[in-house]
Amino acid sequence: MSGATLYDKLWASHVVRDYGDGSALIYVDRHLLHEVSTPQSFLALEAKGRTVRRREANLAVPDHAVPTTGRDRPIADPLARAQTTRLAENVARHQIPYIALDDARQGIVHVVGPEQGFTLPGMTLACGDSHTSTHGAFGTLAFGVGASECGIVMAAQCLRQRKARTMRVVVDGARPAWLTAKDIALALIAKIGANGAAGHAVEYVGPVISAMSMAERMTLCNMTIETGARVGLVAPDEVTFAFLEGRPMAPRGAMWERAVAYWRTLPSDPDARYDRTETLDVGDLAPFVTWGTSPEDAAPISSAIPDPDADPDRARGERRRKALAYMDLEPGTPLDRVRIDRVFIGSCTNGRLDDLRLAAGIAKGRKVAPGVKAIVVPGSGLVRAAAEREGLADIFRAAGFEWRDAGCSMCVAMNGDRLDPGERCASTSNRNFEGRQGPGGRTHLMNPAMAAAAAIAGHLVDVRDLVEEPA
Ligand SMILES: CC(C)[C@H](C(=O)O)[C@@H](O)C(=O)O
Ligand code: SF4
Repeated sequence: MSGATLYDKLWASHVVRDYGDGSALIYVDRHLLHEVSTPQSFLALEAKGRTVRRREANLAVPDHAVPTTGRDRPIADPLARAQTTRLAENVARHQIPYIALDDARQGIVHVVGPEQGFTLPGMTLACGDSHTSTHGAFGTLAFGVGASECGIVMAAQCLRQRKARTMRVVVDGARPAWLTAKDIALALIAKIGANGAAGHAVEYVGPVISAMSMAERMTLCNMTIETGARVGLVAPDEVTFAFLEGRPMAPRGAMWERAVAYWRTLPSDPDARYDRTETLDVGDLAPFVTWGTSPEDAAPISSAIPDPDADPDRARGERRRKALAYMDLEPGTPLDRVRIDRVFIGSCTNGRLDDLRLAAGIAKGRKVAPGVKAIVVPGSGLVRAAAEREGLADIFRAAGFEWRDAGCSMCVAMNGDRLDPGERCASTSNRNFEGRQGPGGRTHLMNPAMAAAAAIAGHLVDVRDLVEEPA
């Protein structure tokens, strides 16, 4: 095959049946399950008298509703308890591999999959969760699906999908210190809009991407869903292989060698044709923060809140006027003057060890501002343990941050960790929708160093004003 993109190759190698109308029956290699989106999937599966076709192709873990404190006690919230118990019962009945709440490996599906080597290049991976795009960082064709589709995947190991158009995002320029993958994602969304890549599979290419760690690539692919695209991809390379080698579920020995040889054939051909190309020069970008209620309402921390009345796009201006009213913010206010009440460091966007290292680097030897409540929620139990081993937990605690157990937590506020109405939060998560972190709560998205800096300053702040040394 020549002229093929990474996406074309992943797609072509999984077509079971082409319907000739732009859609095909696709083989699904891997399926991740969490407690919130799967109860109906199991009901649908069982109602039709179907069974799970390939048990070992599945991996389940509770993450959304689980408490991040008091894990030694039963879950207090009845809905959260019911969902978590239900998942345990469902997977036991169908003998699906399961990481229980008290397992050291428990965490957010999108952190656990890669960590275990369950996510592998060249594969297709589905999960009843929009941020499944995260796994595309490995050159995996990963996409979020609905609850009923999860039932189909379990029964048939296949799913009918529509082939997306391809979009190449070239990221180049000399990356400034403290400019993270999160900032690059927010800058892209601000540029193309929250629906800007709808219908496309995005592939990130260019020198900035090649130089990124797997954690950064995952952050970028995670946020891709906020551009409207369901798929975000980075071609597998030496960084990918080094990350995966030796992971519990990754192939070993001769199988590893064969797998790597195959994975090396996956990158887009030099003459690959994309339906669309966008270029982002990161050379003079500053860290980004959001000020509104869509991830596209993002701007450099050095700027001021834009005036919706001056927006050339009238519909967007109207939406942004409402967003500013919800956020209780005035146009023209410098972003670094916005005071905050809460800080959340975590989520499948920025809850990995590298993220916690960045945040701890800022927290070290400093104190959370009086009146600010800050929590750090590792993306998984293994991230938490590693962070404890290298002293990050002590740094956070000494600075006045709460150190929690792993889960989605205040990213989506389904587990009791939430903002009170009117509270304002600096958050490393991926969505700033109305009420996302609790009814009436106000969310500002940013990178982990920026969130830690906001905790210290008590307001949004350019992390570079707090530190001299490079990241
Ligand atoms: C609850 C779940 C299905 C949801 C998703 O689909 O993404 C959540 O993870 C989110 O981030 O909004
Ligand atoms: S951390 Fe947030 S974005 Fe990620 S899966 Fe959980 S709720 Fe969804």
